Amino acid sequence: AMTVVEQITQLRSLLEQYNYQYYVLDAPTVPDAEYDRVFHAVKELEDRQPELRRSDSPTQRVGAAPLDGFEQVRHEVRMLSLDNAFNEQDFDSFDTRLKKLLGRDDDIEYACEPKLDGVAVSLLYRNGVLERGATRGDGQVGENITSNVRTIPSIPLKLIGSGYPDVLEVRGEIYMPRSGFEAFNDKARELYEKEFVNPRNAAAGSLRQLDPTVTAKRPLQMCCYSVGLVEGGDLPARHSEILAQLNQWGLRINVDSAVVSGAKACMNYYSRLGERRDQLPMDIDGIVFKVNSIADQQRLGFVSRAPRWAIAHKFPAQEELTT
Ligand SMILES: Cc1ccc2cc(C(N)=O)cc(O)c2n1
Repeated sequence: AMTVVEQITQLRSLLEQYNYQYYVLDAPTVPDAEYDRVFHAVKELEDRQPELRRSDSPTQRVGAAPLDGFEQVRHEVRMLSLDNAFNEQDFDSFDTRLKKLLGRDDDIEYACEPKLDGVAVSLLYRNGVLERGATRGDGQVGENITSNVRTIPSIPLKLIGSGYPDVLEVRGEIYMPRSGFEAFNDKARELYEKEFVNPRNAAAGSLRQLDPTVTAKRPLQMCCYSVGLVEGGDLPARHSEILAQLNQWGLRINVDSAVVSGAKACMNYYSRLGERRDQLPMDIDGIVFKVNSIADQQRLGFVSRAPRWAIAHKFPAQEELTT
């Protein structure tokens, strides 16, 4: 027979797989009732023997005590903002300038993804365990919102698989899917409580809560888009491969991410996503194009605060939906 420790360890890893399939891959393999059964089995064992409880157990997402305030966090690697392109001409000159700087005239390979309209966040994993979550702030100093990010199911409390660096800082966007936003506002209206104006404000407001049990009730998601500090390990040579690797380690990436070569293919991707914009599950305000080769990114470096190797091609501002 299994010892209690073997039993609880097996049940926890089963729960982590269910979490990953449901919240990160959008591909659950068991009905919710099975998930609940295993969750309560782990909870039961931990309640009966509290010394078995671990901070990275799937049952430990919602802390109890509200904070008095948010501590400050200094980002060892600055969190970048993005330069904007507002039309095809801007993008073409971005692409032309890069070719000149890289001394080449063949097509540049770009990693493309929707620019989610949410709140940028930094997640620091040490030996695969989530140690700290922080807002972008001014890029250099942000706020420690670890207790709030822990409540977001698509953010793993510990990485899965193996081969991740000792220290891995993941950057991503926390957002509220439109369906969750509308459901939240319907409820708020019913209870004569404050409604949010848009999903971005709803995500920002939910992360600013000092009480994590409030954040835990908000339908937040996180999609990662790059890495920051990396120590004790190395990552693939292309941005798209880094994202794929992060996905295997348990982090959510955007299903519409793609790799294309040359400015024309980028504009094609931009138009296609633009046509689907209103059908996407979340608000986006443009497309982010990044030079896919990490070596070329390093060659190109940054201009002031924004990287030379990336640009956000914005969509026209949507007239505010009159509710
Ligand atoms: C470098 C950088 C900075 C901010 C970003 C923001 C988003 C976003 N809002 O989805 C996506 C990215 O790939 C980003 N990349």
